[in-house]
Amino acid sequence: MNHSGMHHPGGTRYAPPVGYSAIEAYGLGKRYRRGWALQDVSFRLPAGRVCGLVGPNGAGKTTLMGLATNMIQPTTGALRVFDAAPGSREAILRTAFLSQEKPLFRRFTVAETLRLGRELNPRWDQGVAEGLVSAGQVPLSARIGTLSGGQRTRVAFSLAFGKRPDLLILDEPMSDLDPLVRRELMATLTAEAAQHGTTVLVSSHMLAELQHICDYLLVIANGGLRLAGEVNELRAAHAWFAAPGGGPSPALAPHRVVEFRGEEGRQGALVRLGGPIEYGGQAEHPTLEELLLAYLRSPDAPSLIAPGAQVGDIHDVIARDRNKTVTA
Ligand SMILES: Nc1ncnc2c1ncn2[C@@H]1O[C@H](COP(=O)(O)OP(=O)(O)OP(=O)(O)O)[C@@H](O)[C@H]1O
Repeated sequence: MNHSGMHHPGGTRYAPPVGYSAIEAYGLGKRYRRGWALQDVSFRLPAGRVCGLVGPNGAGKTTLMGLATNMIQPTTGALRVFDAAPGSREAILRTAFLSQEKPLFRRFTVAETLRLGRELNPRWDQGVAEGLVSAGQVPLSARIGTLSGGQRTRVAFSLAFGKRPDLLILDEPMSDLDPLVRRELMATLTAEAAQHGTTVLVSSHMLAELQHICDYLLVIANGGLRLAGEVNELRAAHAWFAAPGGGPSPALAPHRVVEFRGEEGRQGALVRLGGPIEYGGQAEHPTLEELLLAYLRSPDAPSLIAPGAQVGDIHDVIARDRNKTVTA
């Protein structure tokens, strides 16, 4: 697939070197006292993608983001950020994280908050950060504690963008934004990502919105990875079949049914294709939203990790690390 041919608003898409990963997870697991939050998760997120991270409440999304940003340590397996450990200086400098809590100092003014961002980040872009703040008419002299929830989110966004990260991780960034601001910030996000080749990992429950911004997808449920890969590749691997009786039919035989659907919206079966579509016209590929809903409703459907999203053996990484130390 020619990724550089994908259209994004805001200009030509930067094409990172082929095969270059922003994140690689190898048998990643995290166990809390109550049990496993994430188990045996392996995938790669190629650099330059805008990746949606989707899953029900408690699925393990925040846990995965915490592992990628070195906030928590894995119980099993390993994770690499640009082929480095998440706790390494390189990974930390290249990654920005906007957490659900959006921690900001309440007594700082907006200007002081941005100044702190500038002092802490060698790649800081003051123009980008100030532009985002002023687009929302948030006064630079206002104290953080006096801002509305949405205005605070905007300041947190501007800190994350101002850092000019290569990897931007956003944990449900939209929840307290009004629909117009959501649109504006999503457009900024896609434009920035397209212009600078930033890799974005964004968790959200707003499936329709993810559909507009994502070209890559990770779906987790019950701590396990259900889907991973390019959106187009995943959509192409599935189809809707009109099933008049709402039940199994011979036409479905080579395929694997993810779910039968009889109520609102589309009627029929959403299947994972196990062969060519035999009768043209009656089957079509699902939208991203339909695909996500089907997998969220059918947590027991077998998982699908697209070839491009698969990682090799963790021992290769260990060997690579060893070589790095030897040559350094
Ligand atoms: N610090 C912790 N101690 C114990 N259990 C935890 C801790 N953090 C998360 N968990 C548990 O791990 C599981 C995954 O939580 P996580 O926050 O990663 O889910 P999520 O997908 O981000 O959910 P949501 O969509 O609700 O934000 C949940 O069962 C949660 O209760």
